[in-house]
Amino acid sequence: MCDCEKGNRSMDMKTPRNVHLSAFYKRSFAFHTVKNRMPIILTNIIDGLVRNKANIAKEYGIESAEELKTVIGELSELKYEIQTNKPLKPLTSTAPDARIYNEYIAEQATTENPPTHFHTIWLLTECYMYRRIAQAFEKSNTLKDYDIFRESKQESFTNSIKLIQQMAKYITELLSNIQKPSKDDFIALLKLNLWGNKCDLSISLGKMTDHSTLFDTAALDPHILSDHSEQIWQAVSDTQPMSDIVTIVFDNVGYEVFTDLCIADYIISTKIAEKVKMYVKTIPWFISDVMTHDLYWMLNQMKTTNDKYLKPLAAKWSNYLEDGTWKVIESNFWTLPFDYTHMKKVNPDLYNELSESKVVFFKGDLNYRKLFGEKNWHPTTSVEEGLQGFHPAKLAILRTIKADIVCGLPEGVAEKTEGEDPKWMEKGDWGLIQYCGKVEPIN
Ligand SMILES: O=P(O)(O)OC[C@@]1(O)O[C@H](CO)[C@@H](O)[C@@H]1O
Ligand SMILES: [Mn+2]
Repeated sequence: MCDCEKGNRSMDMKTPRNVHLSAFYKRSFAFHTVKNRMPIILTNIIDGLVRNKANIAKEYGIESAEELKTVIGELSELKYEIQTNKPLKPLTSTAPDARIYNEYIAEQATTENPPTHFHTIWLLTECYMYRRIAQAFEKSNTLKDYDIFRESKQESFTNSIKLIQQMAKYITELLSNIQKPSKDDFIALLKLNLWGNKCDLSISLGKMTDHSTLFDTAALDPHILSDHSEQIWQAVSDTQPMSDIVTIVFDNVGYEVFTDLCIADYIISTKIAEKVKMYVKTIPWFISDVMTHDLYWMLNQMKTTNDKYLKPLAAKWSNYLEDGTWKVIESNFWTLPFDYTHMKKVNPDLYNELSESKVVFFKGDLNYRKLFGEKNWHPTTSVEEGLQGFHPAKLAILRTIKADIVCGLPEGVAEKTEGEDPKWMEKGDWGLIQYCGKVEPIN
């Protein structure tokens, strides 16, 4: 009987959350994810490959058919290992990040037991699953570059096209004849950007969901549980810039990344900064996370529509990318299983790169879990304390709550929200716009 079933809330804040010990007085979302959600995601992937095998053979050549069978076998094996709580098998990939995963997995072993899917850190087993999925394709010859989530990510864009067209009209009109940035405009964009994070295929297990209401942010304001928008505005509009760069660590494709590019355009057009750096993933990740090819696919879609707002935006944004005003940067750090207290040691260059920014925007729930160490904080723990020394630059954190970890809430807000919505930490219906102004470069 694991703790989460004994009905006690073991508020262990020192160590990252073990799935089976995850500290909520009800079955934790971590436990539900490993027990139910992850196997469903794998089943959906396998079913999709079986359904698409003819198209895949057409696109990748008839010899890919044999390799596809091997991939399906590997994914079925992974699903079996998760469902039967087997130890996390070392990655066999020769890619540099595989060694880092394997060393970290080995570090989790106790004298009696190796880490298993239910008896290890939730963040580790969930990241590991996506890295194993990538490995299954990476090992093949013909399917090495196959993006298992490509169709879902493209559908996420087409499924949100009405919202995207609304946003395109809004940003075009906002930026026409604009001189300087305004607090109200910027905060309105922050809120539009926050709610864009509800568009997340991992939480919906790959299903397309209706997000038509996301544009009406005024109606959603009561669902923002912590709002540091003013402080973020102060930080970005600071005219004594330590730097002329703003960084965005992306999360999901579709409407979310479209709102990211709208904020990035506002930042450039109003001269808040001269450059925007955008970090993307290097492998297919949590179903909807942005990779470089997803960004360029979206720009191409925008160019080929007849929408009078999307077309010119696509031209302007492509120019930003070509002339270096916007820089898309790939780093495999974002697809490692580490929370961000590990960055200084594991990738000091990345930590230093982030510290070159005036402000770094972190988007989404997985980034939130990594920022706050995948730990069971008391919800009123301050953002600064929860970051545990991760202060490469001023941080702006925008996240709809989809996992049971939260910091920086005013007294009583967690209890009140729990009373209103027992699933407030699982569905992305409640949001946070949080800020930390402390800056601590690597000494
Ligand atoms: O980072 P995102 O896209 O906002 O959310 C990632 C997510 O869907 O995956 C995990 C649960 O499987 C949670 O962190 C969250 O629900
Ligand atoms: Mn995501």
